[in-house]
Amino acid sequence: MAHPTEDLPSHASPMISPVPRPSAGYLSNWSELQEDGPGTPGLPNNLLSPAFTPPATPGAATPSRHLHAEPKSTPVDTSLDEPSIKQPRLVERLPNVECLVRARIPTTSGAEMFLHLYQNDSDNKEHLAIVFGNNIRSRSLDAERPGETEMDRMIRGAYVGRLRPGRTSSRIDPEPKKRPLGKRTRSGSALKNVTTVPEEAAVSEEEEGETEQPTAAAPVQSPVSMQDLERQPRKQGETGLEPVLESLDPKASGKAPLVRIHSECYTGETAWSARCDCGEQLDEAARLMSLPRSPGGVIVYLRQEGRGIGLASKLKAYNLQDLGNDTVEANLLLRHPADARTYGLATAILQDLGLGTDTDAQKPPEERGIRLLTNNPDKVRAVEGPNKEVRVRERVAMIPIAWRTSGAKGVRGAEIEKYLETKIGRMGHMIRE
Ligand SMILES: Nc1nc2c(ncn2[C@@H]2O[C@H](COP(=O)(O)OP(=O)(O)OP(=O)(O)O)[C@@H](O)[C@H]2O)c(=O)[nH]1
Repeated sequence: MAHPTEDLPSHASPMISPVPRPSAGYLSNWSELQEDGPGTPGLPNNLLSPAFTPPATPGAATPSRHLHAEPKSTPVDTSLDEPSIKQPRLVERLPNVECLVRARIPTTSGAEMFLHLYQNDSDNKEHLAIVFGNNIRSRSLDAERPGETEMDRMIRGAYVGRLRPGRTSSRIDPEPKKRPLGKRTRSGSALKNVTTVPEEAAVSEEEEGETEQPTAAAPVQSPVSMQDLERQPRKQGETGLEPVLESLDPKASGKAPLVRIHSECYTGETAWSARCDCGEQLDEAARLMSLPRSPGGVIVYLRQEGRGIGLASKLKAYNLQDLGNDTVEANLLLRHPADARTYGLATAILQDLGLGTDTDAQKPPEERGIRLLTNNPDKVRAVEGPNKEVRVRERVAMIPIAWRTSGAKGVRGAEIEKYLETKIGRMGHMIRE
């Protein structure tokens, strides 16, 4: 049997002179990130002007030739793809997914997100969705479960507004912010708003200059025990959360939500590795989704460690890389595909979060579809699903921070340079707008 390397094209990475390695610069506060132009003292020219010609975004016009400081969207319409274009491996049917639990997580950057944990019928891993913004809801989480109490619903995160001590209803947030009785707001009746506006939104309205009358202190609610709530019957005819899900998020900006499909990378996200840009990409996606005028977004965090080959094989691949192979060759030497990932779970999770084409008709045209943060052309096509269950309307390139900023920010070093070159040169990634 032929040795797997015999079929490999010869490896010809250009010589790269190492640059000073920053001290985990990309872990610094998101807000410190200043976009200060493409000039990056100390970086070799081959990274600033890659010798490779990245392929075009699927279905899009030729990408711009210049690297801008800010990542820009490229319109996408995969129905325009030439039939000759290599298609990614698509799952035959989307897996069934169910969100088991959701919880609010305040983050070290100050932004809040809702972490959603999913189960599915195709593997037994805990895939996640990190949701920014209040308008993106999981249908499977919000659906009624037989026999459950209001406390059950709140504990698994199927509530609107905010939890606070003494809260008894998953559907009605009792005291988001006191409004003068009868005061009408831009979105309708005061009552409707009380049920839906989370604290964060109410504060923003105040900042926008709405006059607010002083109100009496909120009545102190007596603590309700777990047992009280478990005994509390659900009212006849109460269904899900639909009646109170009015969109009032002041962040909504008439744009489609940002989405990042992120594959697990223990080394890059947790163990400070400068071999890849995974940690930086996760941080950057979260930063973009929490910007003040962002319409919100979702990071679907898939448990596909090492491009789907698992951590043990990825570590072997690192040793093969230290022996002179690039990331693709190392995978093949280990008898794995260069990329073993699929994206059906991501498509199904996006559908569950109301970002699929099945809900597009209910949205204004400019908010339909998703804006996908990626450089990977296969991901753009694959996440749309076997029957175009999701529509990628724009791709937003993830330009490495070191390419966009001066100083020590971003992942730097010989390994990351080779990693990025391999992605561009051998995997067709489009690391420019
Ligand atoms: N097999 C292998 N996997 C790696 C290596 N370095 C990082 N990874 C994994 O690669 C995955 C991230 O994929 P990337 O190729 O960096 O990026 P991508 O997700 O395809 O594309 P983007 O959306 O543009 O980030 C994560 O699962 C990492 O664990 C490596 O050297 N070998």
